[in-house]
Amino acid sequence: MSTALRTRGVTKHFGGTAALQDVDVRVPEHTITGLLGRNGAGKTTLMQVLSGQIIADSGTAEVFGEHPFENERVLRQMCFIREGQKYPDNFKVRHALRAAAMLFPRWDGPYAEALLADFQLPTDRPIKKLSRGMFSALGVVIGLASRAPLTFFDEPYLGLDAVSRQLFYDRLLADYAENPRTVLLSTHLIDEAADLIEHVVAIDAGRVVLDDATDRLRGDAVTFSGPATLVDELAGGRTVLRREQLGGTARATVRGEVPPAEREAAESRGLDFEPVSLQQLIVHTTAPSPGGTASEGTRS
Ligand SMILES: Nc1ncnc2c1ncn2[C@@H]1O[C@H](COP(=O)(O)OP(=O)(O)OP(=O)(O)O)[C@@H](O)[C@H]1O
Repeated sequence: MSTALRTRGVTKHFGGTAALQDVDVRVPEHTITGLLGRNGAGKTTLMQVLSGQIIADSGTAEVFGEHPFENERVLRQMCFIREGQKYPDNFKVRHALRAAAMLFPRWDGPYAEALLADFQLPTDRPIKKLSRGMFSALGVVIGLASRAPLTFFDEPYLGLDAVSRQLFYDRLLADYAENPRTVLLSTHLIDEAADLIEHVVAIDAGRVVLDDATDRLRGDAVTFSGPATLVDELAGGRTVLRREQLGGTARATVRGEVPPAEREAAESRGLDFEPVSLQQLIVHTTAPSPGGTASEGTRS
């Protein structure tokens, strides 16, 4: 699979804050990639570097093999959707769509109209009078109808209710199946978006902590619970991402697989196994350790 986005050793400081530190990521072309991480992790900064909006202090960023900064050829292939997009004061919804139609070479007008109806957006309403959810929906409509070969959605749906968010996921998935392109989506709603995300980049405190296919990640950890002594016996020698205990019962999430024979033996002795959700995996990987910094794992 070819590479749409690539960074090597990207570091970016804002004053004394290291927003990105030595970031190497590779986003495959024609995937929906989730950019995940806690507040302030560096997601927006990474998207800004990749989309040529800001320049890294050091390291390189490539989009379709070229440097994005002031590169018209690359910029024409991109659409960047974020919360709080600024529009001219007198703009109505239809003006924003008209501007988008001029900006994006692959703009699909009829599809944009259909999306406006889906999200119940009134075309004649001044943008500054839209509700927060409607404002988010406008961004989502533009991002989808742009059909840009590379679309950044930076927390695009903060104002959307659950029904509208589901509509966004459904429309994105359906349209992406018909018009494959590269989508980088930053979100905190990991489990909601988990079915969309084929590739995960997770950052924590400016550093990449995961960069892998979702399927591989899902198979890369397992949770089991039962009598604490048995849990600790099975967890022994493995990287423990999380361990909780209530009375004599414990639950542990460990990296890697438990081979089938070992699992069967553990089950027959009273341990229960459950799959690890993407959200759990990200939380376990990026939650602060007792020492206060993010941990790849602790050993019990
Ligand atoms: N223009 C700026 N000036 C100063 N500090 C900044 C600036 N932009 C980002 N930062 C800092 O860089 C760090 C990373 O911010 P960034 O916005 O990239 O995080 P994020 O992962 O997108 O966060 P969130 O999920 O809360 O939106 C934060 O500590 C933030 O305060």
